[in-house]
Parts: sequence; structure tokens; C-alpha cells
Amino acid sequence: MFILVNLKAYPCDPIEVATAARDVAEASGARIAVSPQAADVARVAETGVETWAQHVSPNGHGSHTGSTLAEAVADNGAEGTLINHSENRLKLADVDGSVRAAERADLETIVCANNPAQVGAAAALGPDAVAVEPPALIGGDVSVATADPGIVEDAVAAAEAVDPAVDVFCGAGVSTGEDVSTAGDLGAAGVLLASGVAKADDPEAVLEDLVSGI
Ligand SMILES: O=C(CO)COP(=O)(O)O
Repeated sequence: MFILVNLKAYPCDPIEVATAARDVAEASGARIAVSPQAADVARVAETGVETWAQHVSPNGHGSHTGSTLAEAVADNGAEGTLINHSENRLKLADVDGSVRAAERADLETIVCANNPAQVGAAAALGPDAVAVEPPALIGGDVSVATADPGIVEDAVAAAEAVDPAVDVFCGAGVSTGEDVSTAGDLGAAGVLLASGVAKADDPEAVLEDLVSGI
């Protein structure tokens, strides 16, 4: 199970979380990545933790003010990127463009989706993985795998029907090792989470609990 910690725009210290994630990954052998804001990608990557962007633009170099180029985040140490997070939704053509831009920059890709139908559409675009995150459960206390196990199973089936090579992640409300374990039992290859770590008083303790469920 891959654990990806999305720091969103939370007011946490990205270096504290990155350092904790690096240490827990090294000690446990688990794959843990941290996804900071674009401005923090370089210094998070410098800690040695696997670093992901939260978004990349569909365009390449040129007259595109406000872009987050896949090439730029890759040059600054990112190894992958989220695309189409529920809080940063794109048009279908731009999801495709962002996946292609990430591929050109050798970034791994996870395309987020709200429901199994969108998972199928996202899988058709050929990312490395898709993630189902029901918006109503994001930021809540109950894990998607507990609150709505059927949505995870249906997402796994939807991706499998389109492209069995595309992994399926789930996210929303994940905060414990038991949540990780339950997600794995439903067929998820990993979890996305944010508030459980970004808002924690002791992010390292939360991460240690999370990897206990792998
Ligand atoms: O959106 C999420 C991860 O990308 C999930 O957020 P929470 O873990 O805060 O529910």
C-alpha cells in the first residue's frame, strides 16, 4: 500500500511532515510520499522524502501565466503529481493534457475522481493510478473505506474494466492503520490523506500508525 499525504493549503510545517514521513518510510520500508504546495516542492524534496506535486498544468512552456509546469516540478524534485483533485477540478481535455504533460516530464500520475463512473473515465486516459475520493467525506472523521466500502469496490471494478494496469487508490477521512488495512482489503493499492496528518499535533505518530495497516 502506497500512502500519499496531501498537505493541501493547510498551515502545517511541510518540512516537519516531510521529515517525519521520510523517517517512518525508512524505518518501516513503506512507500510514503508527501504532496506540498508547488512553492514548497523543492525544499520538501531536499529532505529525501518522495515528493509529489498537487497539480500540474496541461500546457508546456510559453505564454501561460500562473501555470505549474510538469517540467518545473520535476526539475525541483517531484517524482509524481496529483491531477484533478476534487478541490482543483479540471475539464476532461485538461485532465488529459495534464496527464500527457506529466508523462513528458517523467512524473508518475494519480488522477482523482469523485465516483466510480469518473474513475472509469480517468482510467481511460492512461494515468498510473486513479483515486476515488467522495467529496462529502473529505476532511471528515470517518474513512471512505468504512463509510462507503461499495464506492471503493466499484471504483476498483470500474478501473479494471477499462485498464487493469491502472491502480486504484481511495481517500477521504483516512487517518489510522485500520483505515489503511480496510482500504487494502477492498482492493485499493494505496490511500490519499490530508487532514489526519496535516492537522495532527504529532504527524510522525500518525504516520507510524498508518503504516501499521499495510
Ligand atoms: O482530499 C484528500 C486527499 O487528497 C483527503 O483529505 P482528508 O484526508 O482530509 O479527508
